[in-house]
Amino acid sequence: MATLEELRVQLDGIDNEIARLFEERMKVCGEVGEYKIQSGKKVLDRQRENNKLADVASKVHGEFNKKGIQELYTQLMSMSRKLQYQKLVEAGALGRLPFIAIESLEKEKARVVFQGVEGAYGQAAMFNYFGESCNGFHVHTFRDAMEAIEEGSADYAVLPIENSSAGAVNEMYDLLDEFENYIVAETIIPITHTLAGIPGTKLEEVKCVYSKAEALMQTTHFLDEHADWQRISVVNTAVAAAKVAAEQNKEQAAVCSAYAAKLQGLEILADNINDEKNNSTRFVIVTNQKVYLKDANKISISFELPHESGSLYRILSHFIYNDLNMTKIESRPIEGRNWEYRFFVDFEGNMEQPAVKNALRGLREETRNLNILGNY
Ligand SMILES: C=C(O[C@@H]1C=C(C(=O)O)C=C[C@H]1O)C(=O)O
Repeated sequence: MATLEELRVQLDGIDNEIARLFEERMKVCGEVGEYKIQSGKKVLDRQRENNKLADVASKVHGEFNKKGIQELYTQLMSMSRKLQYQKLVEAGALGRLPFIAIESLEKEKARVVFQGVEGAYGQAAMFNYFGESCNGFHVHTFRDAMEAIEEGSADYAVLPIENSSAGAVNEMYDLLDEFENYIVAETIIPITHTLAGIPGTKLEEVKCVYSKAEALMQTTHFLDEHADWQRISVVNTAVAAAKVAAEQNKEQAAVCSAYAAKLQGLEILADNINDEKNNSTRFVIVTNQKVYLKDANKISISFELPHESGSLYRILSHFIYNDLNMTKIESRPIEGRNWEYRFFVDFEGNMEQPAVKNALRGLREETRNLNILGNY
């Protein structure tokens, strides 16, 4: 039997040949890329790739090798496409990327909308980003806020996208995809919930708690200690506070911020009741202009994929090969198409960077409905 040393010498010889052939193959792929730039042909030719996979599988023996060589060729062809996208980007054939870089946002003059009522966490986020003297107003729903910027009655909307303990705000993802509005910035604010009731209320008197669904989720441990309380979700924490103040009933309480409680003249019955003591929410600043701040370093995109084995894996390789650090992925069901999903990915980068352009070029061609939601 050959020794390990001898076997490794054999492998080294084989690998030298593979490496040489790899380079040769990539060189030809580069020429294919040049041809495609000239002819305007698409980089991805799925039919040709499927034929290639069938062909290479027919040339090897046994199930294990057939599957193995197909995996290998899937990677090889994906690398070949990346090389071609790179050439396309270098040749300026990028496809649409009509975002305009700007130096700063005009925070003082801007009209800003948030969802909820006075005292909502959205208002705190707005103050945090635009300053307390900003020109802000509120609307009833997230959709109303998206419409306000689409119509131009507001320049920016400040809307929650993710909470550190309850996770994504699903509705916001759907709205970002539906509207032609773009994220230009984000701001994170600490969220500290209190239980508030009309003055003089005792905890034992409470029977029903109102709040936004996410806030009820973020205070589950505290609420579970009072399992007999009915939990009712309303549109916003500050709306919950306003309702309790308006109805003046000691059986009712709201989960809201101390600020909202104070605004409504409520008394704090229990303070800092979040499960997670560092609870915070990330808000995005959305506008209808296709702009990004020059120093932006995060990109959010969405795209759709067919319900096919390996489709997400193949798409994620665009981030890996371009050395882009993906920071988040979410998926949402696509309306009317059971078991198909729209993915939302955040990754680090700026639209000016060649690696970002390469990845976006590849993603645009290989996904459905690629949407660049913003660079911020
Ligand atoms: C090289 C080409 O471009 C892509 C890459 C392929 C490959 O590496 O074999 C095959 C088809 C295309 O998706 C080509 O069109 O031939």
